[in-house]
Amino acid sequence: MIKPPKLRNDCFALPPGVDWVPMDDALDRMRSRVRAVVGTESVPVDACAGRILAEDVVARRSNPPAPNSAVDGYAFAGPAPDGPVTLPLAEGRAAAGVPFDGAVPAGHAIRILTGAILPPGVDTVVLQEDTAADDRDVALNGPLKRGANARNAGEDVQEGARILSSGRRLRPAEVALLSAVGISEVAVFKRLRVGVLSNGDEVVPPGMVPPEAMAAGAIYDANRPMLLAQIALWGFEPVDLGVAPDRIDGLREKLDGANVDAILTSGGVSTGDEDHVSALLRAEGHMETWRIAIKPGRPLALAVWQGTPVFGLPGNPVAALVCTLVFARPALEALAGGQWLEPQGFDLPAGFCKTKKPGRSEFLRARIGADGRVETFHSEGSGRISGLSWADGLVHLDEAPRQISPGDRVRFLPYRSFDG
Ligand SMILES: Nc1nc2c(c(=O)[nH]1)N[C@H]1C(S)=C(S)[C@@H](COP(=O)(O)OP(=O)(O)OC[C@H]3O[C@@H](n4cnc5c(N)ncnc54)[C@H](O)[C@@H]3O)O[C@H]1N2
Ligand code: MOO
Repeated sequence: MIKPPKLRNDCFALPPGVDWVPMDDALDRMRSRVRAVVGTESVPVDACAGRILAEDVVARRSNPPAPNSAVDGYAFAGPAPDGPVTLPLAEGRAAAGVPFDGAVPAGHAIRILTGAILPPGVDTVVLQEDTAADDRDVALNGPLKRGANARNAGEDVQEGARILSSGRRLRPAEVALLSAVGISEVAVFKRLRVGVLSNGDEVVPPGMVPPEAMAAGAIYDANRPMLLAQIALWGFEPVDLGVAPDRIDGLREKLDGANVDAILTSGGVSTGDEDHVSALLRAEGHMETWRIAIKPGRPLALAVWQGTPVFGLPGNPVAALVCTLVFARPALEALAGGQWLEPQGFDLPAGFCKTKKPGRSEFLRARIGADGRVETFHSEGSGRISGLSWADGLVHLDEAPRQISPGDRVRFLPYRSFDG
């Protein structure tokens, strides 16, 4: 007679004898292996935002290029002593883009506007509002330190200084920096092409069949549109690989024809009879069966298909997104030539209670409530897509057991912290 095991009813219970990889170890292992897999191209600076720099950049010009005034006012040779001072005005003025032609005679002041180069002979500027002036003189009350309201040449960036390093994601701030120091073109990594594939005979592309005509058991594909959108938001090139049927040869065909730099597939990685993704990757795709101690998302398959990294994500949409954020996100950035990304989290007071079991990392759909506390979605069900949308991020609980009460501090990772 066959003898059943003791009921545990917890698919996250750690089977005895199985070697579970803690989440951080899995990330460290991945980090040590992934390298840039894309070539480079040159792009104009006004089109480089969102791209990843493929070279170190050196300033071609200082910022500011010359000493200049930070305010509208009058420039003179500082300092000004304590008390009233009256200075004769030199003829003419210095304006941004129209420098004063000549030197300011000793003991004189000159009218100057914000951004104007400080003419030879002056180094200090008094704010217009702090002066009284007529055609001949300007009067002010000291003291004013030498150099007040003036900006030194190169005080921000020196010509020849390395301003940005290869691997840097370029944001609007970097566009300004590059522009200011005379860079008009930069070498960037070509966009990483990321293929997204769904698996399962039950999965129907949205828009193909109206709800009233859907077969019993059929579901709309939520993962592929979600992951394609996420890939695009991260600045990679999304490639729609469609839906693979529950047949090994159908899946093989999809993978063979993908022509991408990395693949995200969802579904078919657990241990069920139809879980042909892990079966195929194990047989032909150098799969590493990483049993990562994480909830949701334990069945994560990491493989290499003919040289292309494949992230075999769980089918449940919540687990698919969590695994994408936690594992695929940093790896994709590194494959794309960027730096390994670690999400910036915040320790905030909990607005919920939870008993957390030891031995696995957990991610809960969460958002910050009006009282500044972190609330979690009412269900941890991994198919509850509405909770992904309800949330603004995830609470991360590490492997340690915890008894969380309202007010205890928990780690909140906004979705945006995965953007890099
Ligand atoms: N006996 C066990 N069963 C399961 C275990 C386990 O440990 N023992 N783990 C569960 C967990 S956790 C997960 S996650 C899933 C992972 O399974 P698969 O990756 O093989 O995914 P599927 O079985 O194909 O699908 C799971 C679920 O997700 C739905 N799904 C799949 N693809 C999509 C899609 N593109 N869009 C929307 N929804 C999708 C699918 O219909 C299923 O409901 O295994 C558990 N089982
Ligand atoms: O890992 Mo499963 O996705 O929790 O539901």
